[in-house]
This record gives sequence, structure tokens and C-alpha cells, in this order.
Amino acid sequence: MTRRHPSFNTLSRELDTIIDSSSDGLFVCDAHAYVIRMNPASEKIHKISANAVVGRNMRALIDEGFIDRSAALEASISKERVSLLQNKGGHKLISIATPVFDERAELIRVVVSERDVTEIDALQRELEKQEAIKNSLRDQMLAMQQAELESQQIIARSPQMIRAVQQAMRVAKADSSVFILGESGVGKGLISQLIHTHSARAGQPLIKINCGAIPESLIEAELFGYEKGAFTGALNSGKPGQFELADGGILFLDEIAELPLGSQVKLLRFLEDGKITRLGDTKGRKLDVRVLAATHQNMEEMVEQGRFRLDLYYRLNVIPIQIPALRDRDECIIPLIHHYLEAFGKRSGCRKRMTRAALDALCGYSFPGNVRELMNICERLVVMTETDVIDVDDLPGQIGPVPVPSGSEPCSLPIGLSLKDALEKVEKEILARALCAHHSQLEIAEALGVNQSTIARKLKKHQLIS
Ligand SMILES: Nc1ncnc2c1ncn2[C@@H]1O[C@H](COP(=O)(O)OP(=O)(O)OP(=O)(O)O)[C@@H](O)[C@H]1O
Repeated sequence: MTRRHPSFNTLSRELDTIIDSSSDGLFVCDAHAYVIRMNPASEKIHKISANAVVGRNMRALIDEGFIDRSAALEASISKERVSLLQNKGGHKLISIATPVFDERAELIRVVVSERDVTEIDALQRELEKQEAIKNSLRDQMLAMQQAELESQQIIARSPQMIRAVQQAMRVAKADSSVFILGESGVGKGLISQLIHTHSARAGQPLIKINCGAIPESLIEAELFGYEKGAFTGALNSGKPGQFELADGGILFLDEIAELPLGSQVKLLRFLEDGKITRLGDTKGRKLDVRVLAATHQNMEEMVEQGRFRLDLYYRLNVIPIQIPALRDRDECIIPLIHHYLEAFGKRSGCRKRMTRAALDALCGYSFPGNVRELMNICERLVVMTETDVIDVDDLPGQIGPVPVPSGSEPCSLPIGLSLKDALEKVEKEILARALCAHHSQLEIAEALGVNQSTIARKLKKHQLIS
């Protein structure tokens, strides 16, 4: 079946219907901006009848104050599409004038479409207002959170650290176990406190146990308690373990990777059924304890080596929070320095400030001991610097204006030094670094592979402690 082309009359009727039924205002002008027709929507927008406008020139309508500007007039002059946004009787009107050309590229008509955008504009403004209110509320909330964090002495400025803190605040409300991961001194203990403060158990104890600091033979009794006669030297009365002491509250197991395999089994059992059994006892005790665990070890490696149970690792790792190393959060370094200079300054009654060069040198340092090392450096600087201004020369040897690549020589030795003096100097430097990176002589001794009394003696000899 062939389709017949519509006649001119049919086309014209169709066009009339389209123009008249359009909800946008439409009007047509000739090449000299005389109005030829105006649709009902346009009559409504301008509150005027088409009869009063058709045949009139746009210039005259402007002169009579009917409109301020005419898109049709401007398009008839420029012979280009013109868009105008104007106010008309308290309404916002968008007019788009499109020139129409004949086959000889002569302008023959200008078609103008108009739309009253007052409502859209009002909606847009309302939306912007709501957005501004939302932003200001969010800023207020962030400022409050920041103030709260600072009151808890937690400085978080880098995106990764802010994320870790936000995660901690979020999981605080849930009652699940949390696994806090990160190098030594990054603030895992601090995050455990934050979780405690924001949890429903805030009014109950937060008990911290460093699993690495308790001898293997004692840890099970320490954690789970014992009954009388459980072992030689056991108290006659028996003794509750830390789990029982933390009942209703939170138990923070730091250095969890150091937990012996026997205690790992007991911990797993507790995480599964909420029961512990004292050493020498036969019946279990039901307890209500939330467990937080932390480690600086690579747990996957520990599991692979058979030193940590896979099932316990999975059970603990349900909610992991990774705390980034300080060298990976540049934005935190200067705020932390200011925070600790201020805190130690207040404590010792001598306010100190730091030169830009010293701050730059510290920012370029890798802080193997993380925030703890930064804190110790600040404390030493506040106490030891004689002037009020701390400069590069006052910084410990390992930090200097030119960063020393890690793994290279610990300190530069003057030529001509005797072997004995050179060794002394290197030993002092190594001890000074270790002092910054660790928080006890025991830790330094472990890190350097000597016993604690040697460390104590050498620190004294080099006058690194009084
Ligand atoms: N974001 C921080 N803002 C302010 N002080 C911090 C921050 N992070 C850590 N500190 C401080 O650094 C010190 C070390 O932190 P913390 O003991 O929590 O580290 P850790 O990761 O638990 O170390 P370790 O694994 O050796 O136990 C603490 O004195 C703590 O107050």
C-alpha cells in the first residue's frame, strides 16, 4: 500500500494545531520583526490578545513598554538564534528566537518560543537554599566531630586517617569485634579508646592487655583466670581473669599476634559462644565482653606460618580498621607537631615554636616509629631546646634538612675518627633513634636484640637518659 503525501491544507491544519496546542508560548514574526501570529499560550504569558499584537512591530512594542527587549527583533537583526531571560510582571520568561531562511538564504521569519520559568526558578532557588542549609549543617557537624576528636587528642587530617576515625565511630555503635591493624605507634590504642567512648559500653570498663608483654606461661591464666590449685603458685582463692574483669565492657587485646595457640583456641570459643573457662575449672562462665584486637604484624603471613589460627583470624577480621603509617598521611604531620609542642609546652611551662625549615625537615622524615616517635621528638625538643624557637639544628640527628635514605649509613662520621670513637658515635645514634621509635627500654632491647640492662646502661653512658 503506497502512502500519499498530505496536501498543503492538511499540513497547514496540522501545524496550526501544533502551534495552538503548545503549552509553550509561540509567536512568529516576519523578517522585519512584525508579528504575524501568536498562540494562546503566548497570549496567556503576556496577558494580551493576539489581535492587539499581530501586525505590530517589535520596536513599537518595546517603545510602548510592553516588553524590555525582543528576542525576535534581535534575531531579525543578527540573523542568529537569540536566547533571552527577562522579567515580565514578576515572572521570569525565557525567550528563544530562531531565524528561518528561504532557499536563497534570505531571512523570511523569526519563530519565538517562550516559557515562564518562574516556578522552575523558584524551585531551583529553593533547592539551592536547601543545599546551602545541608552544607552548613554538615560543616557544623564536621566541626563538632573535629572538636570532639581534638578533645580526645586525636588528630586526623589526611583522608585515610579521617576515614579510619569515621569507621571507628561507626563500628563503635555496633557490638561486634573489631580488628585494628597498623604499624607500631600509629594510634591503634587511641582508636580503641575512641570506640569505647562512642559505644554503648562507655560507662563500663575498657581493659587493655598487651598480649606480647605477658610471658606465654602466664597469659592463659591472666586472660581467663584460674581456680585454686590450678598450678603451682596459684592463689588459694583462685583468680578472675581479665575477661571476667571486663564483663559488661570492652577487652582490648593489643599485639594479638603474640597470643599463644592454646589461648587462641579459648579466645575463639569465647567469640563463638560468649563463654570462658578458668584454668583448672570444668564449667564455663557466660560473659558479656566486646573484644577489640590490634596488631602490627602481617596476619596472613602469621596464618601461613601456622602461628595464628585461620578460623580465629577470620572471626576477628570481620570488621578490620586499617590505621595508615604516619609517612602515608603527610597532612597529619604538622597538626600533630603543633598539638604536641602545645601539649608539652603547657606541661613544662615553656611554649616553643618551630621554624619553617625545621617543620619541613620533619615533614620529609619517614617516622618509622609513627606518631609515638613524633610525640617523643616533640617532648625532647620542648625540654631540651634552649631557645623559644626550635630550628633544624635542634632536631635529632636522624632528621636533617637533606633526608637520609632509609637503610643507608645511620650518621655521617668525620674523617680521621678512631674506630672506637666511630663505633661509639654510631651506637649513640642507633640508641637515639630507637628511643624515639619505641616506648620502653624493653621494646628497644627486643628491637636491637640485646637485653634490657644493656640498653639501660648504654642509654646512661651516652647521656640519652638522666
Ligand atoms: N592521631 C593521633 N593524634 C594524637 N596523638 C596520637 C594519634 N595517634 C597516636 N597518637 C599518640 O601516639 C602514641 C602512640 O599511640 P598508640 O599507643 O595508640 O599506638 P599503637 O598503634 O597502639 O602502638 P603499639 O602498636 O606500639 O601499641 C600515643 O601516645 C597516642 O596518644
